[in-house]
Amino acid sequence: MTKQTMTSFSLLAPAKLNLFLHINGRREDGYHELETLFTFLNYGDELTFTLTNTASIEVTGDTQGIPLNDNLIYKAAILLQNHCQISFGVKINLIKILPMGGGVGGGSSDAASTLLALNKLWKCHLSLDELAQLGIKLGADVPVFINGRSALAQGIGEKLVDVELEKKWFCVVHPNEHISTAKIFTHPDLKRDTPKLKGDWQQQTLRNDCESLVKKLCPEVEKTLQWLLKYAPSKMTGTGSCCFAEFATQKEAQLVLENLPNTWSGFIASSVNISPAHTQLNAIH
Ligand SMILES: C[C@](O)(CO)[C@H](O)COP(=O)(O)OP(=O)(O)OC[C@H]1O[C@@H](n2ccc(N)nc2=O)[C@H](O)[C@@H]1O
Ligand SMILES: Nc1ncnc2c1ncn2[C@@H]1O[C@H](COP(=O)(O)OP(=O)(O)OP(=O)(O)O)[C@@H](O)[C@H]1O
Repeated sequence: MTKQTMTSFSLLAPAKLNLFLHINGRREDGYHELETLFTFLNYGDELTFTLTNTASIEVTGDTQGIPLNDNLIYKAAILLQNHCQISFGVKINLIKILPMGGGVGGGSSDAASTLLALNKLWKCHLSLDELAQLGIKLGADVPVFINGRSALAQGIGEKLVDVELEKKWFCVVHPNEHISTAKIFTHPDLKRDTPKLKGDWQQQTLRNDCESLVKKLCPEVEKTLQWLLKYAPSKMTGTGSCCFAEFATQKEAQLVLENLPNTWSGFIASSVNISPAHTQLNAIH
């Protein structure tokens, strides 16, 4: 990691998991009303930001063939630069660790870490609420990464109530399938009629409403869930394709990962109540 200074520093863009995901209905604009529980993992992409004196925004590293104008990192930087009328620029280098289209929110997390970092680097002084309002223009998952606390979310995922969750270890498996979030949310067979939670969510039956449809469309996800089930209850995150199981210790999670069939990839990580991006950002003076 580069030396952390006010003009050049690195931030993690952590993965998220949806510990449950209920879909309550569809709005007129096509977006869905959700209830979901977000936790962050101590694992993710690494972004390095270096201040420049010209207004240009450069993105280097593992951009995976995503055209610059479509890259959520670039879009986040332009959005903030225009919003705050900033005449500085930035060089951003990405080390991509998180699978794309895997349901762990890599693109949204990259965008959120970019907004958080540039708010500091360019001295924009926007509040987290203001950054989240900008962030939602880039994706429904961006606000939770800006807020940086494990949270119960409603609305399209932007109405957040912070929660404290017990630290767990997760084994996350990527079945090497890319699932388009838009494809799942526009599918006629998606379950979209789960009633809103009443009372304490911890006392209720919780699930991922996308899971049955994704299992049907993508048999590798079904296989992954079945495989994980040998060790612990298994779930899918977001609209897939990653699936996960939770454990009390690192050792238990590691043992599962060691048995992973080599057609899939995976990782283990612990959950954190505060996003590592926030912890790192607060340590930069
Ligand atoms: C599935 C989740 O990852 C759960 O955390 C999110 O709801 C998706 O968040 P995201 O990838 O940031 O979503 P966006 O980039 O805003 O939208 C991707 C696609 O999903 C649909 N979408 C997204 C969120 C939502 N509440 N309802 C939707 O119908 C959008 O219409 C769009 O077609
Ligand atoms: N910096 C980026 N990193 C990853 N994906 C990006 C980035 N910029 C744009 N994208 C586009 O966004 C799409 C979704 O990426 P992402 O990795 O966030 O999916 P996801 O993990 O399924 O997200 P979610 O759980 O929010 O649905 C990718 O297929 C890619 O085309």
